[in-house]
Amino acid sequence: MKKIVLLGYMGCGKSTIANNLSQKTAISYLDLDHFIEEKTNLSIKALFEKHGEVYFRKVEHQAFVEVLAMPGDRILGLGGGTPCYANNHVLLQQPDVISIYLKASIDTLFERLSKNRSKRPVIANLNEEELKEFIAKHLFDRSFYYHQAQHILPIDGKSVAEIVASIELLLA
Ligand SMILES: Nc1ncnc2c1ncn2[C@@H]1O[C@H](COP(=O)(O)OP(=O)(O)OP(=O)(O)O)[C@@H](O)[C@H]1O
Ligand SMILES: O=C(O)C1=C[C@@H](O)[C@@H](O)[C@H](O)C1
Ligand SMILES: [Mg+2]
Repeated sequence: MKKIVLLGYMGCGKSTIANNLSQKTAISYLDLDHFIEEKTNLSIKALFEKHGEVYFRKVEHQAFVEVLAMPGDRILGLGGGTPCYANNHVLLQQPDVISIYLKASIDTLFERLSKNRSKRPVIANLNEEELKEFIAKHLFDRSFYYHQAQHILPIDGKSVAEIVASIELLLA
């Protein structure tokens, strides 16, 4: 009953990689943000707007606990902030959890996130200049939690296929 948990900053590729890994391994995939959206019947953006971040983090923690307790093998893509709140990083240490940090540089994240900010409430209101500074600081703040993962996988300059192949090697 293993849970393959992908974590990392917004835009590092959690959803993309989890989806592809799921197709290659035939292990079903669950995206924590989508799970929360279905559970609450609200988009992440609406959840932040209506109830605020503190409420979102509570719901996120409950959802994470619930998903980890589900029977069967599963690939789980976390939200960008999941390991950094409510002691969620401790849950990464459970014996049936294989956790992988998709580690991207500030430049890679900036390039990807500057294109698509509106659905990501944490960065939606920042301009280009503010965004780079924000990512640098935020990544530094979150780094401790991301590094609680069992495996650290640098992803800069790697194709989706290469990253998925590296993860398959880790799982072998
Ligand atoms: N290895 C890769 N090479 C190039 N582009 C990639 C790669 N992986 C993901 N991308 C692109 O980067 C963007 C962000 O990817 P994705 O949405 O999977 O990230 P995420 O970690 O799930 O982000 P979020 O935390 O916001 O949900 C997408 O446009 C995706 O197509
Ligand atoms: O990095 C974050 O704090 C977030 C990332 C997204 O995946 C969502 O979980 C939400 O927008 C918060
Ligand atoms: Mg995602």
